[in-house]
Amino acid sequence: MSPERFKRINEMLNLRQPDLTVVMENVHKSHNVSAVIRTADAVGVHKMHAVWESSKRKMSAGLALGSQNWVGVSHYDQVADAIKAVRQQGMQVVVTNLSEQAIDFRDVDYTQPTAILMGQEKHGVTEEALALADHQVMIPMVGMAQSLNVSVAAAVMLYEAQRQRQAAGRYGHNQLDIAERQRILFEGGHPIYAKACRRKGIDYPELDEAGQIVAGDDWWQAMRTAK
Ligand SMILES: C[S@@+](CC[C@H](N)C(=O)[O-])C[C@H]1O[C@@H](n2cnc3c(N)ncnc32)[C@H](O)[C@@H]1O
Repeated sequence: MSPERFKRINEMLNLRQPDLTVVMENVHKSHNVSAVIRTADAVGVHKMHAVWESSKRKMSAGLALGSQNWVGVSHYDQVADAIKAVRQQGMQVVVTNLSEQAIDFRDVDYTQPTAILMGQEKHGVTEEALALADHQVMIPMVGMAQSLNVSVAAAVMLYEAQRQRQAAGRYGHNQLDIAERQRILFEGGHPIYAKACRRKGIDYPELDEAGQIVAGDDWWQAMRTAK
């Protein structure tokens, strides 16, 4: 890893929003899953959740264009388990659903710890998810189509969250703990490279509070020649 790449990854990690996430409930078309991950990465989501119907645990790397290396995805069989996991992190659950009970998606405060739940391409979200949610929101539609593509709806939701969080100064400081930064820096982007380093006995260097490497020229030299 070059110092330039390290700097770039560090800058990305400084903007991560560990208290903003997406739950995909049975979203099963791999190009949609990949597109949601790509947008999530773009707004700084650090980890996501996917509930899968039966055994269809397929994620295509294709459209995500590498974003899947940076956004972790936890997998569940039941939506209740995914919601329990985000609740344990103190998040409100905002379900996207086209219904008369839903409020305008812009009327929710996304600066709060938030999980945005997206439903399946054909059937939408389940009654169970609706019952467990804090808010039911919809993106207004005034054309002839009844709904947006799920990845497009996810992008609209995530960029509203991003807009609110930016205005509230939530992108200005590191929100990840040091151990997590260290893991991502050396394993997330380059799992193969990290393996090579381990094989050659090169340890992860310490990071200071600002996420900067505490290591001398020897360490950088060893890293450069580790491949
Ligand atoms: C193609 S839609 C599902 C349509 C399904 N027939 C229904 O009535 O829910 C797939 C998912 O995208 C999201 N979605 C699409 N358009 C939306 C909108 N206008 N407002 C809120 N969510 C939307 C929801 O998460 C939905 O479950």
